[in-house]
Amino acid sequence: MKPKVHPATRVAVLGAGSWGTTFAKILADGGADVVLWARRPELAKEIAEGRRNSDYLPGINLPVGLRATSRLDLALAGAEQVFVSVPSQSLRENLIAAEPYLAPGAIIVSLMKGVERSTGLRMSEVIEQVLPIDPSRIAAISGPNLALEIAKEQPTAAVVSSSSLETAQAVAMLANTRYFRSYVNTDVIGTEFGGVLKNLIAVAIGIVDGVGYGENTKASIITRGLVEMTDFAVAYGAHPETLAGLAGLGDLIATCQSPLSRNNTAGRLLGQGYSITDVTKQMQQTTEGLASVGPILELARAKGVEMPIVEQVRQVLAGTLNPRDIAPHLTTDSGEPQGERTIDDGQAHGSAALWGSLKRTFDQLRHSRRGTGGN
Ligand SMILES: NC(=O)C1=CN([C@@H]2O[C@H](COP(=O)(O)OP(=O)(O)OC[C@H]3O[C@@H](n4cnc5c(N)ncnc54)[C@H](O)[C@@H]3O)[C@@H](O)[C@H]2O)C=CC1
Ligand SMILES: O=C(CO)COP(=O)(O)O
Repeated sequence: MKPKVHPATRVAVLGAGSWGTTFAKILADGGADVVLWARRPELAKEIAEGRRNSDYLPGINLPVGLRATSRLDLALAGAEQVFVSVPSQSLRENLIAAEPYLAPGAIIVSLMKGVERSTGLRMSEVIEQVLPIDPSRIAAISGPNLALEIAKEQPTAAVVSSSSLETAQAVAMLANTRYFRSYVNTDVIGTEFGGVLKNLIAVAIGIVDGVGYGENTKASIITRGLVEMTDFAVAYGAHPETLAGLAGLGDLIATCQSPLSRNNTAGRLLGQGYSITDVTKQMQQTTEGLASVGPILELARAKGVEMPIVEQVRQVLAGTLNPRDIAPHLTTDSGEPQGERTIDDGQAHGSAALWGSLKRTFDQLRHSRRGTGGN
């Protein structure tokens, strides 16, 4: 008797930039039947016929089974899971265009790391607002995931997060291949904010690099940055463990130390003295951090969270702070030298929460048998 062959799960990836194309490759290599939607017909043709996306992923051969189209209706027809990877500011308009073609019961997965500038909403919140689907069918993926490294099949991991563990697991089953491992959690707030906030710290690190300061400055900004990220995310209901995991600390390390990061690159140019107008012109690809600074500071103010690093990034972007004077880890939000908050012993809420969460993460790792849960 012939062995029973399960048909591959049909999925769609919307957005054929560096991350959308890389994620389509992950899913195809993991065995899914993937259709990648590119806005431009010539790009869809290059991917479908040449198995290349030479502008975004130079030198990468895409899997033979990966299909591509510039027609949303064809990409979405029968797709059980839809992975969205367009610039955050265009998510709303793309969802409106996609809605008529979504299969009933489809799971929608955000691959994006931004907030909507006009509303301050996270990507899963925009999805929930625009589409008539149950929130339990929405997921978000985040982690140390520099696209080009993954396209070269260098191994890494990510977190799939959904308010429904079942949904997160269904997505993680597909987003799994020999070079990409998906963990699951149910902390959507922490997972999404981790991705948004590390971009801002990476801009600060880029500025410091551009100015020519060294490793001590960067290490202290990264460390205080993680506290700032944790303070902010916890104030919005995140679990501190998430910020100590792949979607927080993991992504912070990857983005702050890699020249592949667009946020880091934009910061470096600012540190070298280019204006934000010049930087925006030079950046060929999506640089989410530049759009997130304003809304994140507004959200921080609403909860009374101090974000001295993000505040100084804003000032450099606005041209009101000389990049050489960046020393956000030495000041408070208002620019005053720190008083008791210079004590690095857990006085700050973030430090205490972070320490507790790091300890829990280590405990979890020690006790985890198969390591598929957690963050
Ligand atoms: N590149 C990376 O390493 C990673 C990126 N991400 C996130 O993925 C999201 C997408 O970023 P990338 O793929 O890196 O950007 P990208 O700049 O490489 O590609 C963006 C794609 O969206 C298209 N696009 C631009 N405006 C559009 C619109 N109005 N409607 C539809 N498509 C439009 C562009 O033509 C391009 O194909 C961002 O939120 C980013 O933070 C997340 C993890 C890793
Ligand atoms: O999110 C990323 C890596 O995890 C990509 O970072 P950039 O958007 O800065 O390139």
